[in-house]
Amino acid sequence: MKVLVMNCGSSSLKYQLIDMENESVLAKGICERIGADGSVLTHKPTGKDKYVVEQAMPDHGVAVQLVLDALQDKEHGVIESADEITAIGHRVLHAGTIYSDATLVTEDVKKVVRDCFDLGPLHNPANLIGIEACEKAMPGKPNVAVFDTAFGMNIPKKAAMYAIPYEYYEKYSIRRYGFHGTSHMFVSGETVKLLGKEDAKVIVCHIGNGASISASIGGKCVDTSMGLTPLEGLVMGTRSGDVDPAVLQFICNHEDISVDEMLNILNKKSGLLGISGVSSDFRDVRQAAVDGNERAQLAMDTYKYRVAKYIGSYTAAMNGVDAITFTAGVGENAPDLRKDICDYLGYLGVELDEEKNENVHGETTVISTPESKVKVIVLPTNEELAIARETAKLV
Ligand SMILES: Nc1ncnc2c1ncn2[C@@H]1O[C@H](COP(=O)(O)OP(=O)(O)O)[C@@H](O)[C@H]1O
Ligand SMILES: CC(=O)OP(=O)(O)O
Ligand SMILES: [Mg+2]
Repeated sequence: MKVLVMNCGSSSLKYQLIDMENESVLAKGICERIGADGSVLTHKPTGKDKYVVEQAMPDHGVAVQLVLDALQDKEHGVIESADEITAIGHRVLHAGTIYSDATLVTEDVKKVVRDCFDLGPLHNPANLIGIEACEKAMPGKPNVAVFDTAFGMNIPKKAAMYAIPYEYYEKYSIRRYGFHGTSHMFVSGETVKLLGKEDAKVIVCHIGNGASISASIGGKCVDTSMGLTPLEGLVMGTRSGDVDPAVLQFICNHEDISVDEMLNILNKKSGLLGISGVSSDFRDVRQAAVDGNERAQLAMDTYKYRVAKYIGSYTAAMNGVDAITFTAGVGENAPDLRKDICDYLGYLGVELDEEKNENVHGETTVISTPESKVKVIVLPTNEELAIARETAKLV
């Protein structure tokens, strides 16, 4: 069975075609800068050369078609026709309380995804376009939605509640949901296996463009940093993370802008980009800081400090921690960030093996010393494999 996984983000589409017989990746790739100038598809067929297509991608529909073309390309492809694909698994951000477990896509599922556009403005529209483009290009094939909320949905109610009038929870299901669930579930599960301790207390730091942190005991989530939407929590590439809600009112009044405009600013113009004024990309901001840009340095400091604070609070939430695992684009690849965060954690008995840490870029490795009271681990996330497994289960 060959499963195609589509992970449609706000401006990108990551994909993998996986042969589920042995979970081998036949091809994977990414379309970047969708909807902007300079769109590019980078296609990596296993055992063949990388294939780069620079072509305008005004929306995710165009990107999906380019991916299907690349997969079937005479020279760079890995299948003769789309008929070889059994099912398509999609990462879907938000379906409120209606859906959180993986489900076959139906008209009703699509309606719920559409109804939740305002809860996932950067992701849900792209997710739906991805699903509809696959339905159109491969009529009759099963599409499966795997929700980013699955892992965080079952946190204890005391962690899920906002302390606002209860009627909003009852009327609108205003609560904390948490996202990046597929990643947190995968990485915390792998961490538990690596530790060989079934009831391990694990903190996973998923630090990519979007960033979030979770606390889990024995692979079961007990708290997670994103909330009703993926805006809460850590400082991210373009998202603010936690802010005092009164900041919104103050800026709206003084700048004469609407709440919608303000939320757009918090989602797309804040975070690393907002503080540094340089870029939303960790590598660019880090370079600017090294070159002496003070705001870039402040952005870096704020970004890492927020992670360290959450680690402290999640250690308290679990009354201890056995392992802290770093994952996603930044977490897997930035030794300097891992070191600076661990520098805050001496009180927990965290001892980093600095030489090991320096040399780890995306391979599963314990980077703490044998004496460290808490294991610090780098473990690459694999949202696509986890989505493919859920998809295979359902078809
Ligand atoms: N080698 C690297 N070193 C440091 N940061 C990196 C590296 N590769 C990617 N990143 C950072 O990872 C982030 C993207 O992470 P990713 O998990 O792909 O995000 P998303 O899935 O949200 O698009 C960017 O900020 C990028 O700068
Ligand atoms: C939920 C979320 O922030 O996802 P991403 O990191 O893909 O933007
Ligand atoms: Mg991601």
